Amino acid sequence: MTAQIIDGKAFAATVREKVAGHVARLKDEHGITPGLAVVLVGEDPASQVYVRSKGKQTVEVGMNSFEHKLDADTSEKDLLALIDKLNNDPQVHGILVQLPLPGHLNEDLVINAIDPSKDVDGFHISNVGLLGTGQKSMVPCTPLGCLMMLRDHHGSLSGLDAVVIGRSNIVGKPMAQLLLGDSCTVTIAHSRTKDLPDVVRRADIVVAAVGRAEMVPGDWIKPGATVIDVGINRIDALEKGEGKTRLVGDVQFDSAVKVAGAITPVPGGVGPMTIACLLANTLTACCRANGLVEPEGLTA
Ligand SMILES: NC(=O)C1=CN([C@@H]2O[C@H](COP(=O)(O)OP(=O)(O)OC[C@H]3O[C@@H](n4cnc5c(N)ncnc54)[C@H](OP(=O)(O)O)[C@@H]3O)[C@@H](O)[C@H]2O)C=CC1
Ligand SMILES: Nc1nc(=O)c2c([nH]1)NC[C@@H]1CN(c3ccc(C(=O)N[C@@H](CCC(=O)O)C(=O)O)cc3)C=[N+]21
Ligand SMILES: [Mg+2]
Repeated sequence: MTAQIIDGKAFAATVREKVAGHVARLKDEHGITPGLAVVLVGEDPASQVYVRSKGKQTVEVGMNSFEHKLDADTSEKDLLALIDKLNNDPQVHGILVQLPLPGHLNEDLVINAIDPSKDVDGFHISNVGLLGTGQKSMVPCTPLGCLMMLRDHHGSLSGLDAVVIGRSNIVGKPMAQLLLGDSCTVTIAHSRTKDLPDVVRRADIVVAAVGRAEMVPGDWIKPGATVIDVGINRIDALEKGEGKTRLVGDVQFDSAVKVAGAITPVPGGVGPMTIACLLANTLTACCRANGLVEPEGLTA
């Protein structure tokens, strides 16, 4: 038996098509074009790749894309001034500040300076609090993308045992909140968890968000379980010759695919869904800002 491959790339394309349809209608009926501002501080090459593909896909769904590239040594004051300007710009409905920030910048301070209604990452403390109390909020893109794939695969998640490996504010914790919201029994594992293999073996749903290449082997997976691999790890591809790298997840795909019921690949799984959900959140923020009914099926 081999697992069903959950095609995040194809799923993301259908999400973007839906978003594009709503964007066209907003323009047509209301003369409104949703706009997304992405702020990148410094020259991190991986971040530049993400920012470029975000900008490209933003334009493809018919939205305005505003890119702000700041020097690595930008002061906190200047960054906060830019955020203030974007907060007050009616053309901007979503603001994303690419993380991590250079060490001299206080990430919490910067994130919490974003107008929560424009916080399309869902990282502002007020959005975190709204999500945690089950109120309408901006939902973090990566966990939202994972939830969409899980709902699509399972229908109902009610009563399933879910294990989230990783407790970061941007993936693990909000993922656990969303699974709890869908009535899973949720365990959050982390670097201090005892007997991690046994904890993972209990799970009907495993979400791996650790950042360690191929850390989860197939023999940790309960037969038939659904595996969502969030990890993006660039490793040397020895078999492909010197100097080349390839992307792998936090799950050892080749062994896990033989045991799992369904699994997301890396690349082509969670990553494309993250960007699609960012566009969906920008659309949602734009509808809310203009007092319009927000589209269904694009948020949690
Ligand atoms: N596909 C996508 O769209 C996205 C992918 N990512 C990727 O997801 C991964 C996780 O990202 P992020 O949440 O930001 O990472 P962080 O580094 O912020 O968090 C990693 C978590 O994994 C835990 N951990 C570390 N080592 C172990 C271990 N040996 N056993 C169990 N738990 C462990 C840490 O535990 P502790 O808290 O105890 O230190 C921590 O909670 C990365 O590969 C990142 O690149 C991230 C965002 C989006
Ligand atoms: N404020 C903020 N919000 C984020 O959402 C955020 C961030 N900062 N910092 C960095 C992480 C990482 N992240 C990814 C998005 C898309 C892919 C993606 O599309 N990946 C492709 C492959 C890309 C490649 O080939 O490099 C895939 O998995 O198929 C990956 C990772 C968002 N992040
Ligand atoms: Mg920092």
